[in-house]
Amino acid sequence: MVVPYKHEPFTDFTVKENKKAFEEALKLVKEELGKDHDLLINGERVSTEDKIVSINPANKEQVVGRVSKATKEHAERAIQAADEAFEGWRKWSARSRAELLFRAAAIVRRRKHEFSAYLVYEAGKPWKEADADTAEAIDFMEYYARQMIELGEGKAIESRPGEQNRYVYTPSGVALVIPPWNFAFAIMAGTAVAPLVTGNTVLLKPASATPVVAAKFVEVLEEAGLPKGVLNFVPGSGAEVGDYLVDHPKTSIITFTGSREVGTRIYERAAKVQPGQQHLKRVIVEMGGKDTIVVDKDADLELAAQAIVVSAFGFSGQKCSAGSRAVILKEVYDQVRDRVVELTNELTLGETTGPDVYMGPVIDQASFDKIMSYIEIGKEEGRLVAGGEGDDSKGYFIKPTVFADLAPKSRMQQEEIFGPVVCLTKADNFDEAIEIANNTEYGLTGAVITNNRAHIEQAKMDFHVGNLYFNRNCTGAIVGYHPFGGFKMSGTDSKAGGPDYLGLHMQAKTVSEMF
Ligand SMILES: NC(=O)c1ccc[n+]([C@@H]2O[C@H](COP(=O)([O-])OP(=O)(O)OC[C@H]3O[C@@H](n4cnc5c(N)ncnc54)[C@H](O)[C@@H]3O)[C@@H](O)[C@H]2O)c1
Ligand SMILES: N[C@@H](CCC=O)C(=O)O
Repeated sequence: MVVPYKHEPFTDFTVKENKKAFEEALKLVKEELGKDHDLLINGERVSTEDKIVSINPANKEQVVGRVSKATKEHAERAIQAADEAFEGWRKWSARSRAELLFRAAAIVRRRKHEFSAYLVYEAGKPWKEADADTAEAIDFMEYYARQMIELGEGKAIESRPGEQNRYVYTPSGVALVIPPWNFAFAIMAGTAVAPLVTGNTVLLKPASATPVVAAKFVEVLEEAGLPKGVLNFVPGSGAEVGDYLVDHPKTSIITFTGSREVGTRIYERAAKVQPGQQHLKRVIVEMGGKDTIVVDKDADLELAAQAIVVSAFGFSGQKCSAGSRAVILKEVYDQVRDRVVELTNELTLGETTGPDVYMGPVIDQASFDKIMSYIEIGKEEGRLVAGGEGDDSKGYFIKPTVFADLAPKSRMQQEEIFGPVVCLTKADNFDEAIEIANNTEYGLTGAVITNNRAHIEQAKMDFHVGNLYFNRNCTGAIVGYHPFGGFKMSGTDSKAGGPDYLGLHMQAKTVSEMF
């Protein structure tokens, strides 16, 4: 019997013992920083001369780890190994594969703070965000394992006298997993274990900014008993290894999470049938967002301001779900804007090894430069009312920034900035607010703050996003509770952490026998 799924609780760092335990984990991980991490191909460690050097974005001098970098030749060996391992792995029972995930979840749970500490150093996550990232990784394993046990039985269909019919799920083959750096543990682990538990073999190509936490997770899966060749670890350049593996005729599934630019490129390339390819590739692409919080005139305005600030500045706005725009009805606009500015000015910014820092750095120089250039655009298109400054002398720090009075179609209100910047726009009425909320090419998350029941019903029908929230922030989906994925150019709406997700990694087979 498996106990019912419940999400992993978050750590309360106001409890003295928890704070101390986390400080110890930070100390322990600090001693491990700078180590080398190898590729894993067919169960064997492979070290290369050329390395991806992962650094702490809060302290550019601090090397988190040096990770071997795969070439096309390594990628080819890895895909051949995964293809061979598929024959054995696909025959494992659903239950045995699920149990492997339960074991991996238990190992991570025992080393929870250690993994979160890696996220503090490698992704610049504040404690709370790192803890939530690790909890989500555990949740994905626990949730998908249970889902697989259920799906292992197939689904009920009709039979007739003399005819026995079954409807079962079978794995597809080799899956290429390409995660982003922003949920460096949760999304990386979730998108890797979903194809594994469904019986596929995997090539994991982690994001170049956060390969160390991925290398640590690969060790956990080996410890949990994954046979050789079933998971291959091939960090490398997107342009070289990424394209090669996307195009490869033996790739069956591609599961990508990242930018619209790279996601659409992969989607297009994967559609082309290559010489020797005997199947159509299944492609999951989850991309960016330009997510809106709508504030009605009849609403709890303190809640609205809090929701805007939390959604905009959690993990420095580097979430696809980040509330980077707020559309506020004219009657309450000034009041909400002023409170948002007040709350924003109270936020703390700094190195996240300390316990009380709300916001850390952005991930790297390219992000820093991009966000700062958007801040310049914002000064032309709107009115800067908070923040606006950056400092990249030691790490990549940008103050939480608020722009007011943006036109709904301005660049600031249309393009994904992926940093600590929120833009406010005034709407004449609720219909117009929903129209503005829908007017971008994205459709990932959104929230409505209102006490008006009719408006809640209207938004349920008309606000076109994959994850719609009422009277709360628009970030922080929890596995099994808020299946996650977006509409429009936000992606294929795969709904990670939901009941339909594993099905995307399998083929349904009808078996009919006459007696
Ligand atoms: N919708 C979601 O669920 C979701 C979740 C997290 C992040 N995101 C989005 O991800 C973006 C930020 O992440 P990022 O900066 O890591 O995105 P990115 O697109 O730059 O990179 C994502 C991954 O793709 C790889 N890659 C780059 N070029 C490639 C190529 N040619 N072929 C194959 N792989 C290639 C990268 O190495 C990385 O592992 C934001 O747009 C954010 O909104 C979306
Ligand atoms: N699932 C996360 C966002 C993932 C993208 O960055 C959330 O709901 O905040």
